[in-house]
Amino acid sequence: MRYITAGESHGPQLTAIIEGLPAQMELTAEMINKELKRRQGGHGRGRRMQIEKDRVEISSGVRHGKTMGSPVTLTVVNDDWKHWTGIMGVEPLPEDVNPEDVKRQITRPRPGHADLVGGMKYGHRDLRNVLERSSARETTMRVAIGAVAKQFLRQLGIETVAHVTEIGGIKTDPAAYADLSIEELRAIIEEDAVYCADADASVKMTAAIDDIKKRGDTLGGVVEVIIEGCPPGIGSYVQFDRKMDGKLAGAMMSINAFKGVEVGLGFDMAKMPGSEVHDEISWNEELGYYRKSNRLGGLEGGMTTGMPIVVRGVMKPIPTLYKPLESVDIDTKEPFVATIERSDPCAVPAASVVAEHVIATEMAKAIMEEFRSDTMDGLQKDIEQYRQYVKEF
Ligand SMILES: Cc1cc2nc3c(=O)[nH]c(=O)nc-3n(C[C@H](O)[C@H](O)[C@H](O)COP(=O)(O)O)c2cc1C
Ligand SMILES: C=C(O[C@@H]1CC(C(=O)O)=C[C@@H](OP(=O)(O)O)[C@H]1O)C(=O)O
Repeated sequence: MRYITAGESHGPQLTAIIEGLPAQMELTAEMINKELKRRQGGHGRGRRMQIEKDRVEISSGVRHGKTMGSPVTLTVVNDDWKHWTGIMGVEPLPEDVNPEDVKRQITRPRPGHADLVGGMKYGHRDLRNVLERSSARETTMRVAIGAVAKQFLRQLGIETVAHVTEIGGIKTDPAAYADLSIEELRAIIEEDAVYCADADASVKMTAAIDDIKKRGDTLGGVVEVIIEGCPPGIGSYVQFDRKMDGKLAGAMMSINAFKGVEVGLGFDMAKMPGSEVHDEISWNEELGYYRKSNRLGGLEGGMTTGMPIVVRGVMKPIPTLYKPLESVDIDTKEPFVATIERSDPCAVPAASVVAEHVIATEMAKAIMEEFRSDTMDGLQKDIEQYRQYVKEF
């Protein structure tokens, strides 16, 4: 499977093309829309999300609710586009419009964004040409692709969920959700204001977001993605670029504003002895090989072990602040202090949805690379056979 996204934040629409999906897989726009709606939610988002009502249109690759094996095209219209047609027009400007009025809008790069270096790299003196594509609006399409991937994984008995474990230094207590099934975890998160599974922490996180918003500042946090039901042996130790942990880390770090990744106990491993980190191996007839603990987060030697995969990512606080930071105008070279119209004070809950989807996409892609995946039922049979083989190994 391969995919590509296109589209500017305030352009007419966002597009994704996915190629390599098996035929005969159930897929409807509704399955994708449910996830797009979750990405738009979560306490702490700014005014843009009140304008957009993200809904996908499937315009190729699916017929009567099933994939055909041909490329799937997904589009989401930007409702905000109607306010930006002059500034973001694709056609050359009419002669009576002064290009300086519409094109040279942004000469003041925002610290923490792609603006300055993107401008240098592509030779844009109107930094709008950078920010339109570097915006996290693009994550809409990565959630749409991930929703397709999740649907693929679900049909193989593999489930993915993500939840928020920290915002602005307020952490969840893992005991609050340690015994929950993935379905129970999902049900709690979907009802929670900040997509968090610890009710006490959620109240505190929500208050922290309100407080930071009043102060014109922003907050980051940590999200955790869990994949359950994945068979052992996805990924490989034989070549560096086939390692599954590397691929998942790359996917997590590809999300706007994500600055770190950990697997299982992650950075805490630095302070622990090996005997408290590694997971002993057991076998019984019902489960086959399993681990009594899962401190390595379901990955060993660049391969899935069959235990739940646990990957966390840290999101920095949103860089556009109402309490602005100092920068330099690229035309005058004079320092200035930026003013802004709108921004998200905290997008960690929304980003947890993005994380869930990019990780699911990477896992779906790896499975399609490991098994013959022209038809969904053929793949289902092969995976079932493989699960039996590894159980008895
Ligand atoms: C869901 C989501 C929403 C975001 N919303 C905003 C926002 O409203 N304002 C902003 O300045 N940055 C926002 N960001 C972060 C920027 O897109 C990101 O910091 C910027 O593109 C620079 O990339 P980098 O932080 O990865 O270096 C958001 C990120 C995500 C994942
Ligand atoms: C549009 C989305 O997020 C946007 C991501 C974003 C940024 O700089 O990354 C800036 C804001 O956009 P705008 O400049 O239009 O207010 C966010 O709303 C979205 O998530 O769909």
